[in-house]
Amino acid sequence: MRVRPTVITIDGPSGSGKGTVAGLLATKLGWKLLDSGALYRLLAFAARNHGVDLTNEEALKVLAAHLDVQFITAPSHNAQQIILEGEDVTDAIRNEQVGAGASQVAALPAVREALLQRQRAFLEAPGLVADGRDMGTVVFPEAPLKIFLTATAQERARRRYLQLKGKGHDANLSSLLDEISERDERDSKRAVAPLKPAPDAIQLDSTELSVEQVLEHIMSEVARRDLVG
Ligand SMILES: Nc1ncnc2c1ncn2[C@@H]1O[C@H](COP(=O)(O)OP(=O)(O)OP(=O)(O)O)[C@@H](O)[C@H]1O
Ligand SMILES: Nc1ccn([C@H]2C[C@H](O)[C@@H](COP(=O)(O)O)O2)c(=O)n1
Repeated sequence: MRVRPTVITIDGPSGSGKGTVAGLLATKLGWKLLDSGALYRLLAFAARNHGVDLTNEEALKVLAAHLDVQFITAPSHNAQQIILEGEDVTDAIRNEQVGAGASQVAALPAVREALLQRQRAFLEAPGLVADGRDMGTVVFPEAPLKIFLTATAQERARRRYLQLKGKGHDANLSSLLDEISERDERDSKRAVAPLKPAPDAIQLDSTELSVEQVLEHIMSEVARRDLVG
């Protein structure tokens, strides 16, 4: 008997904790992980490498369709290694400059269309945890559990600041707040697949919650819906 794979979607704005929680949840359940934001980041990064302008929709569509990328997940580890055209770009795509470029290319309809099937192809048994902006609204509208994770912009900037400082990078809290607010605005105001909760999503404000508390909350929904055998 073939087991139909299931999917849990985690959408929300930058710095709300989607990636952290999605990785931990996928590891806990033994499911596959889709970090959809990484695909948009990779496209912006590849565009820069290939001299493609971030407003050239036609060229970006072709680049998106042919992105040579591998996601490598070490067993029992929730972090992924990302290889683009044979080069390890795991850390290189994580800065706010690439994030802003990703947000820019993500507003182009032809780019989103070119990446849609690639994202859906991540779905495999027993299940997938998918994080992004439109996982619950566009990519996996049939998902039986959809989370929309938020936190105040101030708290998200604070988390990003601590994350950057922790990695030994320079960071400025008020610039980070500006960058995050600008990205929120662009991601939620675009015409196609904007950042918004699906009508059937559970909205979870993590401002006052730890990562463990967010994870516990989601696991209680997983159990309530009987999503794991
Ligand atoms: N509930 C939480 N409490 C405190 N810190 C958190 C919480 N959730 C996540 N963090 C921390 O905040 C930082 C940003 O989290 P993460 O990268 O998971 O956010 P994100 O929503 O995936 O952001 P992006 O969309 O930009 O990739 C990380 O350092 C993470 O450890
Ligand atoms: N499903 C998605 C995922 C990401 N994006 C865009 C918008 C974000 O600002 C950018 C980077 O995402 P992050 O890695 O910070 O999660 O990519 C999107 O439009 N749809």
